[in-house]
Amino acid sequence: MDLVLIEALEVDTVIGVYDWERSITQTLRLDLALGTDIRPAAADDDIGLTLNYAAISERVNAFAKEHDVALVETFAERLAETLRDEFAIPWLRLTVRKPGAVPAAAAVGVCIERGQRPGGA
Ligand SMILES: Nc1nc2c(c(=O)[nH]1)N=C([C@H](O)[C@@H](O)CO)CN2
Repeated sequence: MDLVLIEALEVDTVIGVYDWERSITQTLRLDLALGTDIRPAAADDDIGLTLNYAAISERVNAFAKEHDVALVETFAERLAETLRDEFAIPWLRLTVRKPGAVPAAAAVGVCIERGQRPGGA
């Protein structure tokens, strides 16, 4: 399986479990690894035959603006479902980091993998 990558994508959203977090936007930093077979796109040099990382990044940004949840877990799960549905992504790994949430840590967050890896494994 090949991967299309989007790394350290920063998006602004309303997120958090505490009252003071409900009235501000915070920045999340996302890493996405999107499973696909890049050979058809490479053979024809055709953007229409692969996962367009620019289009997917725009969709992630729009998703963040549209949603308002408490947990990074919820954000990750709903975003993964949306992307897999809209872009027909068979498998993905999504890491959502919330920098600054724990001052002593560089970032905290979650990492999920969803779907079936093409070709097994
Ligand atoms: N597992 C999680 N733990 C915590 C979360 C979360 O989304 N998932 N969120 C918070 C607060 O919103 C925190 O980020 C505010 O600084 C605490 N723990």
